[in-house]
Amino acid sequence: MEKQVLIYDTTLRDGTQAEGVSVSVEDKLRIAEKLADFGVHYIEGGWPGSNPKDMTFFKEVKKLNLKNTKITAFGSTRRSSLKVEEDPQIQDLIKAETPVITIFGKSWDLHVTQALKTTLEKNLEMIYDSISYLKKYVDEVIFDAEHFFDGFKENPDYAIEVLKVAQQGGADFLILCDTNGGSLPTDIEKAFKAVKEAGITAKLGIHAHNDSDTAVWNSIVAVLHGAIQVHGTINGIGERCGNANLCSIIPNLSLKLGYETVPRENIKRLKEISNFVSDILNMPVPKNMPYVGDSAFAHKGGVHASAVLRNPRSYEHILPQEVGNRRKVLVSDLAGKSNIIYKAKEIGIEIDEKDERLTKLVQEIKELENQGYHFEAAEASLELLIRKHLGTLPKYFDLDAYRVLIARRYTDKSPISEATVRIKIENHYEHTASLGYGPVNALDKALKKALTAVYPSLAEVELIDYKVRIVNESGGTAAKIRVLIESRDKSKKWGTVGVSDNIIEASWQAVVDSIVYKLVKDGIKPAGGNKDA
Ligand SMILES: CC(=O)SCCNC(=O)CCNC(=O)[C@H](O)C(C)(C)COP(=O)(O)OP(=O)(O)OC[C@H]1O[C@@H](n2cnc3c(N)ncnc32)[C@H](O)[C@@H]1OP(=O)(O)O
Ligand SMILES: CC(=O)C(=O)O
Repeated sequence: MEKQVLIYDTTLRDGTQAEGVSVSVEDKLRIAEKLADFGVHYIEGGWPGSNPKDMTFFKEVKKLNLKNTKITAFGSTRRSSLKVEEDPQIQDLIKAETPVITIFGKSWDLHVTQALKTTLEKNLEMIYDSISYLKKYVDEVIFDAEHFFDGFKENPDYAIEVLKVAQQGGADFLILCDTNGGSLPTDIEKAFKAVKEAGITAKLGIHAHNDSDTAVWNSIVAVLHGAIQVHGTINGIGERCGNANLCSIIPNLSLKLGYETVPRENIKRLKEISNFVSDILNMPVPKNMPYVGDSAFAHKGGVHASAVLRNPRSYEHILPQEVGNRRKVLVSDLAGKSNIIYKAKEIGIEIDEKDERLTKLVQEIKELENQGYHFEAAEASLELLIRKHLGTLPKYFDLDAYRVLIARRYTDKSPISEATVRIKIENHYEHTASLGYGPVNALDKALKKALTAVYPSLAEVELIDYKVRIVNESGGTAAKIRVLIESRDKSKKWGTVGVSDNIIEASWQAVVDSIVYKLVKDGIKPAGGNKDA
């Protein structure tokens, strides 16, 4: 049977200590429900004495069905000047009515004397009193030995004494914390060995911060040396550089080291969980985040794409679907034929590697990228280009002319943009005009106005993002301008690109690609028959 490691999620407590994170009670409840469904063993919900929001959370979370997941309330040992039963913070922990309470206590002598301004002896009493008192009210008390590894380096006897006292007090778990995140895997190994040699028999765990970029590996080393509870956060968010990232720890332990963490069948939901938390907390997941980042299985170099097509193991440490991610083959000026074959296959077109059109297409892509196009971020434009080369792009309309007027009278609050568009559909011309918030909006509206009578589904297209970049800055005013547009309809988002010396022309190209892509993706037939572009 696989050895079990208990996953203790502190996204809702230490995670919210990350700069830029602000959560409502509702956000916390939604995340708690998701994490429980994912199968973490503990969710640290917050610090009840800290603010009214956390108290409300503990009241509301009781109404949720969190299956086998235990909610824990977090706080500190009693204040040095107060008896444990008189300490309001300790009483708030009890009022949270959770089955588990986690308290942190100082295990670094420097902290005892300088942060708490008390004596080493008194700190031991605070730890013992708090744990033994709280044990009467809850099923489990978890003791976080704050700064354990720093304390162990400077005064190992005292750090170990803290653990002994916590054990005597009745703590169910002793969690060794790398609070400042400065420890390396070798420090973790040394400390865990010493703790065991000192006769500590309580169950151990690890709580690591990522200031040395080693929190994940520190946590795993701890497990290899006897920790059975691992604290961390989704996407590694947390105070300063963050906490140990559960999105790496869980697959490393389960998929690589044979431990049981969350239920095995849920590991394929890892990316979903990562995205969910990221969306709610408004903290984007870095693209290159291992396992769950959008680029974690993205192959850009032609050599990589070619090998991955033959055998994914050649450039992938696991199959992306094992963690709910997906393989991406990017097309850029570093692409070879294999990148295009893969891309074409994704859109349902089989193309032989000896097909001459393929060589021409690769050349054209490299030439266009050299002019400033960037297809990685504009997969819809790339699809249209591939289809055009392979003769599978229908011709929906001909562009005849467009004009944009931007005017501002002295009395106007902001400039007025007006676009006129003339296009040919079948055998007649449509000539439309539209006002817009800006020139691109006006062009987009005028084009849609001209087309929706014939292609009604275009009314569903929304332009949601617009990015402009100068691509050869040394060219001064003659520089090329790249416009990237993101559009969406009810079911999908897509990106298109345009490049020109002129910002309006670059925008126009991206807008037209967006409209044509919508028709292609929906399988719309061109008005008047299926003509190729
Ligand atoms: C390593 C960690 O991440 S620990 C968790 C850190 N998280 C937080 O601090 C977020 C929530 N915190 C809060 O809302 C507030 O800091 C509160 C409500 C807990 C305390 O607020 P205040 O009473 O205003 O104190 P303040 O925050 O200024 O200082 C911290 C106090 O906690 C005391 N303290 C710190 N650690 C401990 C401990 N392990 N045991 C007992 N007391 C402690 C300090 O001595 C200090 O008290 P003092 O000023 O009487 O000496
Ligand atoms: C307890 C905790 O959050 C820490 O030591 O980092």
